[in-house]
Amino acid sequence: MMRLLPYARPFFWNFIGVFALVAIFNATNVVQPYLVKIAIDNDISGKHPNLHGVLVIACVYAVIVLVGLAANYLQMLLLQYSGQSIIRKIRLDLFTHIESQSMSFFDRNAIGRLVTNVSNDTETVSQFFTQFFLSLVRDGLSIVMIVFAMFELDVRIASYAMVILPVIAAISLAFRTRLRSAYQTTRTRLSNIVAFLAENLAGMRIIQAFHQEPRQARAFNELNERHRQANVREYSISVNFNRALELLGNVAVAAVVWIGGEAVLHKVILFGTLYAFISYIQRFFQPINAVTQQWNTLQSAMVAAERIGRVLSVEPGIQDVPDPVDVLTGQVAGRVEFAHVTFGYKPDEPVLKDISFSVEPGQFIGFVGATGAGKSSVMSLLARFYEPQAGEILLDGIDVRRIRQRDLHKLIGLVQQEVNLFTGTVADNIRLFRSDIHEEDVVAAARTVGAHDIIERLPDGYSTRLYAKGANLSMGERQLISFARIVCLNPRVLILDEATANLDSHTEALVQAGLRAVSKNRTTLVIAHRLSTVRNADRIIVLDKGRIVEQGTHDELLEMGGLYATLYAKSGIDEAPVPPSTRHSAASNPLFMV
Ligand SMILES: Nc1ncnc2c1ncn2[C@@H]1O[C@H](COP(=O)(O)OP(=O)(O)OP(=O)(O)O)[C@@H](O)[C@H]1O
Repeated sequence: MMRLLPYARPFFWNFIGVFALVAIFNATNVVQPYLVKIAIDNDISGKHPNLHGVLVIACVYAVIVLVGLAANYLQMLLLQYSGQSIIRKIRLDLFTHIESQSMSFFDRNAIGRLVTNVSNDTETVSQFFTQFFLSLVRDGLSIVMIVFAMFELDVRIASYAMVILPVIAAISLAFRTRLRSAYQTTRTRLSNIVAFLAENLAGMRIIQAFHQEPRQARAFNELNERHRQANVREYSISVNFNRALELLGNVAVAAVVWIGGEAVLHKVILFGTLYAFISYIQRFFQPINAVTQQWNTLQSAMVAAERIGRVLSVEPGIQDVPDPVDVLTGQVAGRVEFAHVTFGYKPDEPVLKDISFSVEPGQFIGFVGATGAGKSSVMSLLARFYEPQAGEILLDGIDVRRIRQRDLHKLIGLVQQEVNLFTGTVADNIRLFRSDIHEEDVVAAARTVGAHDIIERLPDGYSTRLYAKGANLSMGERQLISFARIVCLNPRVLILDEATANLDSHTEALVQAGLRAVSKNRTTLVIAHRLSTVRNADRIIVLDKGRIVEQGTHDELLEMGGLYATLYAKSGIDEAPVPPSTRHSAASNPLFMV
C-alpha cells in the first residue's frame, strides 16, 4: 500500500478539500439535534413559548441541511475524481511496465493473472481511496463530533453512553475474523469461476469438437454453487454483525431513555436535552457500522495492492545498454551471425548448444528440425526476447545487446504461426495502427504480397473490421495480411514461423507467392514445417536437440544422406521440383510436419 501511496501525492490538496467538505457535512449533521433541543427547551417548553423563535430555528435547520447536502455532493465528486485519476495512472504504469518485460516474464506469469492485476486489482485499490479513506475521514470525524456533542450536553449521561464502546469493540473483534475468512473464500471462489471461464472460452472450439459442453457445464455449475454458498455465508455473517450492532444501539437508546428520563423527571436536564441525546446515540451507530464494514475493503485493497506491487517491482529482464549503438533502418544491410550461442530457458538446461552460423544480407535461410529441436528459440534470441547464456548474436557485426530494443524491433520483423491480428480494420492491421503509413502504402503492400484482390472481396474491403484474432478470416488470408504488414513496416530481417495448418492448394500457392514477395530484398529466416517451403532456400540449417547437425542447400543435404535426407524421405515428397499449384499434396501429408 505504501508503494501505491505516492500516486496520491499529486492529489494532496484535493484530499484536503475532501476533508474540509466532510467536516462541513458532519458539522451540519451534528448541529441538527442541537437545534431541535434549543427549539424544544427554549421556545416550545420554555416559560414563554416563542413561535417566532421556532420559525427561525426551522429556517436555520433547513439552511443547514442544504449546506450539508451541497458539501456532501462536492466531496463525492472531488473524491471520485481524485480516486479515479489515481487508478488511471496506476493502471497505465502497470500496463507500460508489463509491456516492457522480457518474454521470460510472460513465461512465469499467466496472462489471466496479469489481466486480473490490471483490471480488478486496480479497481479494488481504487476502493481504498474512494470508500475506505472516505469512511475513515467521514465516519471517524462523525464519531468524534457526536461524542464531543454528548459531553457538551451532559457529562454524566455521556459517560454512561461511553460504556457501550468496549462492547462494540468486542462484537467487532468477534465478527471480524469470521468476516475476513468468509470474504477471502468468496474472492477465491469467484476467481476460480473467472479462471474457468477464461480457459473454456479460449478453448471453446475443442470443447465443442469433443462434445464436452455438458461436462464443462456441470463443472461450471459446481464452481458456481460453491461461490453461491460462500457468498450467502459472507452475507449472513455480515447481516448478523449489523443486526448485533443495531440491537446494541437500541439497548443503548433504552438505557438513555431510562437514565435521561429519570434526569428529566428530577429536573436535572431539560426534555430537549434528552431528545438530543437519543438522537445522538442513534446517529452514533451509523458511522461505527460504516467503519466496520470498510474493514473488508481495506483487506482486499491491501491484497490487491500487494499483487500490483509485486508486478511493479519486477525489473525488466532485458534492458537497453546505457550507450546503445545508433542504427538507422537504412544503414543496416541485414547480415545475421550467431557465434557460439548457448541458451536455456532455465540456465542449467540448455536448449541451444554452441550454435554458430552466419547469413548474408538478402539470403533466404530455412530452419528445419524435429519438434523441440530449438528452431523457435534461435529466432527468439535474434529478436532478443531472451538472452543467451554464452556467445554473441550479431546484426551487421553489431551485438544485438548494444542496439536499442526499439530500433532492433524495427529492423527485425516477425511473422508467427498464429498470426496476431487486433480488433480494428484490415488496413489498421496491415499498418499496425501507425498513422504515418498512408492508405496507398497499405494497398501497395497488399498488392506486393498478392493480398489485394482477397481484401477487396471482403465485405468492406480494407475497412472491414476484424473480429478478435481475425476470426472472420481464413488461415491463408491471415498469413497474407501478416506478409503485407511486413512489407509495410519494411524490416531488414524477416523471421517467419511458418503456419502448420494445411491450406488448400490454391491458398497454399498464394501464400508461397506472398512469401517470395515479402522475402525479396531482405534477409529471411524461415522455420519450415513443410519442406517444400525451403526447397529453394539459399541454405537450410538442420537442428537436432539444440545443435546444428547439417547445413547446405536442399540438393547438398540430400546428397549428404543425413537427418535432412531422412526427414525428406519420410515426408514422401517427390524429388522433382514441385510447381506451386501441386504442393498441397505434400502439405496435406501429416508426416510433412517436421
Ligand atoms: N518458454 C519456454 N520455457 C521453457 N522451455 C521452453 C520454452 N519454449 C520452448 N521451450 C523448450 O525449449 C526446447 C526448444 O523449443 P523450441 O520451441 O525452440 O523448438 P522448435 O524446434 O521451435 O519446436 P516446434 O517445431 O515444435 O515449434 C523444447 O524442449 C521446449 O520444450
